[in-house]
Amino acid sequence: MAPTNTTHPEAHPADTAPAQEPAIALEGVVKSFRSGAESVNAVNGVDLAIARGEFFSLLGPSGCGKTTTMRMIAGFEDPTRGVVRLDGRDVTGVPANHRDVNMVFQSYALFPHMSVADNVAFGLRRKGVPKPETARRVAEMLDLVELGHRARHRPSQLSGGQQQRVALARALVNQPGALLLDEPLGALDLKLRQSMQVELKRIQREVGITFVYVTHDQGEALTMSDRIAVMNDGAVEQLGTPSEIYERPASRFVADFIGTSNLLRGVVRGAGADVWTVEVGDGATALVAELPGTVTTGSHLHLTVRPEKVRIGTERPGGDVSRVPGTVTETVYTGAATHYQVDVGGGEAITVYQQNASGSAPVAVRGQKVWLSWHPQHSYALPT
Ligand SMILES: Nc1ncnc2c1ncn2[C@@H]1O[C@H](COP(=O)(O)OP(=O)(O)OP(=O)(O)O)[C@@H](O)[C@H]1O
Repeated sequence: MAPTNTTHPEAHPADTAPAQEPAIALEGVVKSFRSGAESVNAVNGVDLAIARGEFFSLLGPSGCGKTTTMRMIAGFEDPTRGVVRLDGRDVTGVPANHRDVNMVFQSYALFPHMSVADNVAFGLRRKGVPKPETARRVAEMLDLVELGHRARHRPSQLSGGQQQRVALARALVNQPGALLLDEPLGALDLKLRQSMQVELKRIQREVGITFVYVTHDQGEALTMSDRIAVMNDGAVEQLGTPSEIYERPASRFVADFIGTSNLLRGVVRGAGADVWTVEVGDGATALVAELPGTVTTGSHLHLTVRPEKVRIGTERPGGDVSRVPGTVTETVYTGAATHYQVDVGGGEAITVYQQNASGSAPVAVRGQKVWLSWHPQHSYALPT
């Protein structure tokens, strides 16, 4: 008889090892606030599992509940219902100072009378970490944020971006399990913000700590994140990698909130070999590679297609593509690209972004009749 308690010789260690706990998990989390006689759900049933070492963003418009979600992870708010876990441990109700997380805010909150190095050392000194170790860790952190040469300066002698890097060094020096960042770049001008986005991503990669980043800026979230939770009205509307969220928005809200998207009303006319045909605009035919299972001939739906996926030209395009005629109503030169607004009939318009190759003339001018085309796999159906 075969022994019963031996591991199968061909089993891979990953098959038998327990799955790693997420660094942060929210399970059915609800947060209500009283507003006069009413109670408002700022967060309305959020489930999330954030992996260790992940750069995770909570993205959404003002008031969608991102900050409240983050404050519950930090322990500054208690959920009305649901559970918060850090490394698998239920920390619901555990105060902020007993959680292994740190937070960075938009306002740097540095001590103005202390040097940069003393600001970073502050937490370690309070914990009684020996002086030589404190000095070593502070120097390491200042090198990481490329401010080693500013260690003796006061915060007021630094630029906004440098002050934010000191705040980051201070939050990372005690090696928290996770770092929570609430719109930390919001006070910086656009150019600085863009270079800090690259910096933040590099720093996160180097330290390998889980980052949870709150922002209403979709460009920022797309640039830095491993995964993004798009929030709307207290709930997670879509969870995915930046390219999943951008290329395959799951709802009209996400399609609209992330970048620019064309949303066209359409009626399903039938199925071809690999594609469905959908009537859009003024009787034109769009091809869609996949439709939701519930859709049949005659169903009404919305199609989404990104402006940079649409080709514009004056000749009728051939091949298996969506083909929609229209009239140019607006052209906008933006340097790297030209944007066209095209009336396609039926009360619908399509925006097209065309890269400006060197020296190329505009494809069309205002009032010109044009053909728009795109590949079936570049448009998706969304519920009406
Ligand atoms: N302490 C509070 N008391 C009452 N209502 C609150 C409280 N904190 C937040 N809210 C409400 O909860 C909702 C979500 O707020 P939250 O700050 O989480 O949104 P947000 O997505 O972070 O917005 P923003 O980007 O503007 O900070 C809002 O309607 C807000 O007014």
